[in-house]
Amino acid sequence: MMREPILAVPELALSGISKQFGAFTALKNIDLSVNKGEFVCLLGPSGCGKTTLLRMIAGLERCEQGQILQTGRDITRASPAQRDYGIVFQSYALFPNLNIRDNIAYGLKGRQEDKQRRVDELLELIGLPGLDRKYPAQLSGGQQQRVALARALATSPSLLLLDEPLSALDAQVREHLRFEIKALQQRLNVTTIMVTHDQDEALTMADRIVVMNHGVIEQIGTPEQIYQQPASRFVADFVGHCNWLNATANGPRSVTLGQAELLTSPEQNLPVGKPCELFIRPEDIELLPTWAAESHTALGKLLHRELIGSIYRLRVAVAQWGGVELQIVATHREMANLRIDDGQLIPVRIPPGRLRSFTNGAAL
Ligand SMILES: Nc1ncnc2c1ncn2[C@@H]1O[C@H](COP(=O)(O)OP(=O)(O)OP(=O)(O)O)[C@@H](O)[C@H]1O
Repeated sequence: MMREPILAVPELALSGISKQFGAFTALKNIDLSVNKGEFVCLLGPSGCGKTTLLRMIAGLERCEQGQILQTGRDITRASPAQRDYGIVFQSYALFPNLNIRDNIAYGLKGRQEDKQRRVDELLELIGLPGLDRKYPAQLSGGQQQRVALARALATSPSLLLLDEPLSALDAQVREHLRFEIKALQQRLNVTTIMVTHDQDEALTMADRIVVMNHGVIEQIGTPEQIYQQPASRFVADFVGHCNWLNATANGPRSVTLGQAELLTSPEQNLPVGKPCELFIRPEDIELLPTWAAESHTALGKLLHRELIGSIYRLRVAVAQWGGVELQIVATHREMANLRIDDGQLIPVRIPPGRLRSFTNGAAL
């Protein structure tokens, strides 16, 4: 006998969420489903509505349109206290007059010994045992955010909400904490939604990224999908770097760029005879050690190089491709092998499978 598959109820299901602030529409018809144990990042530029969405999930912002279900329970109109979550804000938001132990224990109920035990467990969990008698001002920013995390997790909520928790910290602490938060989240298997405007943070931490722009969701996908198959020009530009090439389609998957004919990735369906805009990531363009006149290759002139730690970012002008200035990424080893100076010519190649377009507005 055929059985219906048992579909797990999502930990959180948002449907048709919209939000107006007076005449201003901050969110438009948001649908999002988050599974148990998932780490989801809401990513987008300032003002795109990500914090508003997180605050609506927390019940800190009224939801007048749409529905919010937590494990199937309708919490659309529930007060924050009636919902089951812990939250960490950007600024540490610890009570300055309470020591670390009392800060973490703040939301805990029950017997004193149980609370003590739970706080000890949490201090161990965040790697700060022994600091319980200190006051927030005596801790570094990174330590304070770890305490805020312990406080949010104290009651073992089924949902952890993080509102730009790392953005006030310096770069080194931020990178370290990224890793720690992710490891802790996986260990506890706590469903987590984090707001960030930092693409690296989203790419390194999230199981799925929700890219938002002007109150709408542009794309939902794994970090690889978002980076490798962006669904719109906005996503392609916001996550990672892009070269944009103005060409004319001479076939559904071929274009004329300057004096050259180039093939694009196989899944394209370009508007034949019309102008179209193509994109390629800087790291997808190849630098060749020797020149051979082949299709998809041309000689470019190195205009400028910039060392960015482990890589070089190059600017290369290609006359044969209509004078387009390409941004190309090269490793130290490549640069050492190529032995090229600014102003010199270098063979470059565009692999056909890497050239894509959003012309027609479709995700290709
Ligand atoms: N209480 C409010 N009243 C009026 N407008 C608001 C209110 N809260 C947010 N907004 C507006 O809604 C838009 C979305 O704000 P939101 O804080 O959600 O953006 P964000 O993507 O989190 O950006 P940021 O990272 O800058 O906080 C902004 O234009 C903001 O000015």
